[in-house]
Amino acid sequence: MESITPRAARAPRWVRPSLGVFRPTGPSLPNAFPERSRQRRLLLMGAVATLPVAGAGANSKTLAQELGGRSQRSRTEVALAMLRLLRGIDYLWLSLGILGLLFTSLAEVASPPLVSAALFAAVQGLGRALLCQRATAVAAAALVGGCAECLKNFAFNMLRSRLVARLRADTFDALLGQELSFYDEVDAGELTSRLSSDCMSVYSYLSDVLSFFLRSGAVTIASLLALLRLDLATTARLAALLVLLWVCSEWYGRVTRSTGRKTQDGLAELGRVANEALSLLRTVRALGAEALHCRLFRKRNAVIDAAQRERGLALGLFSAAANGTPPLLSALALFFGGHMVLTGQMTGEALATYLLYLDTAADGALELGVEWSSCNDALGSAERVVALLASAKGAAKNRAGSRSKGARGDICFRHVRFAYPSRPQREVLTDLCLHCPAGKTTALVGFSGSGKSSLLGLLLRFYDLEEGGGSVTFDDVNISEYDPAWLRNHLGVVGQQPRLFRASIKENIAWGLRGVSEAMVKQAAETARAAEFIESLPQGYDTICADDRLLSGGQRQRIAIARALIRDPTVLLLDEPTSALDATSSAEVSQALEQAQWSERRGVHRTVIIVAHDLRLSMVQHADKIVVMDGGRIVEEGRHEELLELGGSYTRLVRDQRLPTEHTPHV
Ligand SMILES: Nc1ncnc2c1ncn2[C@@H]1O[C@H](COP(=O)(O)OP(=O)(O)OP(=O)(O)O)[C@@H](O)[C@H]1O
Repeated sequence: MESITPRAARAPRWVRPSLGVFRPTGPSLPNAFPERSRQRRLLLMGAVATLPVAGAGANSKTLAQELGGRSQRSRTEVALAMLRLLRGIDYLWLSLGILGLLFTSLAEVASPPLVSAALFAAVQGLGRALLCQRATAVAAAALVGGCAECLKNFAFNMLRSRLVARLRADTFDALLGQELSFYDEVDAGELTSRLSSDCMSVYSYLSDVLSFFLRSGAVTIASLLALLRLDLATTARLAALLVLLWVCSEWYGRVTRSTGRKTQDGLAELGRVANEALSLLRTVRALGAEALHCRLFRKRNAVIDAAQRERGLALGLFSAAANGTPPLLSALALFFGGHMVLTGQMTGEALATYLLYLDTAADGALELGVEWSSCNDALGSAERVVALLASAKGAAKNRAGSRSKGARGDICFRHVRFAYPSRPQREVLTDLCLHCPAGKTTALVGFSGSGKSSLLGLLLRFYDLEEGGGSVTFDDVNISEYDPAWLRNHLGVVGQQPRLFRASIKENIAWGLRGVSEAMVKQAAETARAAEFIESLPQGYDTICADDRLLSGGQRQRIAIARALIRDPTVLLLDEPTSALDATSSAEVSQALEQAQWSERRGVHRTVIIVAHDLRLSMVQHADKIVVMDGGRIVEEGRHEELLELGGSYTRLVRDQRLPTEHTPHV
């Protein structure tokens, strides 16, 4: 957004006060141009220096690939995809903007001959009437240009803001709709910050292309044509310098953006290092690691410093070219043109017009170079946003599926082989077969990393199995045939460390559901054994869960159980629900879970799958089936007593927890 301010502040050249210093005497003529151009060039440099950085750095290249931009889109495709974002009234704003652009450019191109004609009417004493007439023509051009500029800026601004607001909303929808495997490959924090800067960059792209790039392009081409028409030979001689100016500004645009990206990445890293050190200050101090963190901070700081020095050097060189070349162009034009005036091959008025056009062309070349790289970067950003929107559409297609009327909750894993998409070479489940009968409790126990939670992830369709990777069925139907939302509605999940949303307890329990009555919330809280402590809070169910310290781990866990139960799920998935709790909280949660196995509303026992490390849990010991996993396989299966008799892995796990192997006391 910063880019808009300085550029929008640029008045059309014919109303800029610098024109006022234009003096009709020959020798002082060129002096007027550097002054005017300097202002413009300084604005241009300022604009570049404050441009929002497009997220197209080294990091974001990987992001582009991760975003499914693997299928590289051409720039035209991206531009067309952006155009397809237009809806209804957007076309009106676009048409008005283009109309404004057309008249702005026309007025700008018409200005030089009008100004010189007025000037020479005065210099050559052609009479007051003619002078007034020509001066009025200059004023009329300025007026038309001003009105057109106003129309253009207003219309494009309306278009931009509508488009970018829609883009942001669509991008957020797309992020929420992505497959979970997508987030295994990208850092969600980095992704969201990159995408918001990408959306900003698309905004800047639209602003640059619509407002400046097209105008600079049109005006530069028109000025060059006018120059060629005025004097072909001189223009041909000066063309090389104009091209050089364009190359310089393009190079400067590149350097500014690349150093801007380095600075932005460096600042993000700096923030991460500082944040980590300060949020873990107790640990840092206890480990005496302050010096290490200072070193890490300084290292990141040095990267930003180097980028800023590079930018400073580039700015120095560019300002030399930007300020030196146009006066040089004018001097050369005066040399050649002046000679022609002296030899009668050109009129003084034509020379003045020529110099004015030359200035316009030089400014345009400068501006075009900078805008060119800006547009390229912004197109890169737009490409990532477009890729994300397209990949979300693909993910949405995969989510279509059937819904069944009733559900029993019979679950079967058949010859499941699974590797996470981010680590395809490492199989975490190997030819695994498991039946979790409806209405029964199955406990998954085993060594860390043996794949227990991965089984739950597959059932929840956080990940889908590849062809030939076996199948997971729910009531004898492959889960890939169900609508995932319907399936998940039948699966109540309680995790290890539940996160509550920044909302009231009541809202947290009913999160994601519509038309939930207060009575239903209270009923769920009661079954989850949470009602008592919630009612003892000063604000009861209206207490805002803003601070994790407000509620103990056990209390948060019971709210999470209520959140699962309010949906009256057919299946209850418990992933180490007590592992983060102390003994007292664990006992409370354990009792709540015992109660949660029974569905009051339907009068049936739910199917329960519990992943547990704590083998003392009565839910595990009383489970209808205990499944012991190791290295992605099932190594033992049976009831508690049967497995103890076997004296294998389960007995070792029980021993490791120093539990009695017979008549284990229930928690
Ligand atoms: N999102 C993921 N991407 C890549 N690998 C993963 C992912 N989640 C888990 N893994 C790997 O899969 C393997 C099985 O993990 P899983 O969490 O299923 O085991 P677990 O038996 O539940 O372990 P624990 O009891 O320690 O929670 C581990 O090696 C783990 O590193």
